[in-house]
Amino acid sequence: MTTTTPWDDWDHILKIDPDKDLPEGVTYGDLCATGTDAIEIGGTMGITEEKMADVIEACAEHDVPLYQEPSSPEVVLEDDALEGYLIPTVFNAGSPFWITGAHKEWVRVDDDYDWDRTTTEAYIVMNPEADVATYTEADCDLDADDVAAYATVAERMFGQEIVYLEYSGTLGDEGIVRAAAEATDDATLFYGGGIHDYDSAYSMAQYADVVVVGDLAHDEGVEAVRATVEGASDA
Ligand SMILES: CC(C)=CCC/C(C)=C/CC/C(C)=C/CC/C(C)=C/COP(=O)(O)OP(=O)(O)O
Ligand SMILES: O=P(O)(O)OC[C@@H](O)CO
Ligand SMILES: [Mg+2]
Repeated sequence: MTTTTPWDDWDHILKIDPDKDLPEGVTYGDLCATGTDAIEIGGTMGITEEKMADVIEACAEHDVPLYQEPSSPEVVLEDDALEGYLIPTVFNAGSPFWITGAHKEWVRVDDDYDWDRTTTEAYIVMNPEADVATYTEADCDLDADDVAAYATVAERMFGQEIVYLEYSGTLGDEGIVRAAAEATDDATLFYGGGIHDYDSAYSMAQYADVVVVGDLAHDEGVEAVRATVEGASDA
């Protein structure tokens, strides 16, 4: 049986980008077997329904919970193999479209929501070089106090269950991750960005509840991902 907030028990998420290849000889099954607690399928650029569906199908037969993380309403897929939907909302986006606008459009055109399986992730986007920062015109010029305040607003004022500190592509500032951790109480803090080995996973997982590993799976493969699972669970 699944609980309503299974991420409370997670240490590690593997984020698979349907637009990126896997290293030679690596299968989705291998990645599912790294010991990660869950797989999130998503990416910012070049995501199509077809690519999404292929990855879901390839992961579905393996024993790890699968979540879709759509970057736009168009790529949301209804699929029984999915445990649920983690829908980003970017708290420091430059345009309200990425805070509530895309969500409004989604709800306007669809009429068959599975709210029990849908949860938002309150993103704070920190790396101005990342596609996600350009895409959402995020204001990444934030210090530890700003980040802590956003995290508090997300948790206390907007009732967010998940706060996601996103450094996509680069390893974050430990002091800032710590500030976000101290600011969150009930919410689960996800950290993602630049985790590439045991030590980087361990250092971020000291503060974050869950670490998210992305590009490493596409660039390095299974052993590297497995080391991050160990780092996250040891912390
Ligand atoms: C309302 C619905 C269904 C969707 C809207 C969802 C929103 C607000 C999306 C904004 C962008 C976002 C937060 C996407 C999530 C995935 C993500 C952060 C991927 C990683 O981004 P990068 O690492 O910058 O991109 P690439 O690795 O694809 O280059
Ligand atoms: O690709 P990396 O840098 O591991 O980032 C992971 C994830 O937070 C991206 O959304
Ligand atoms: Mg990326």
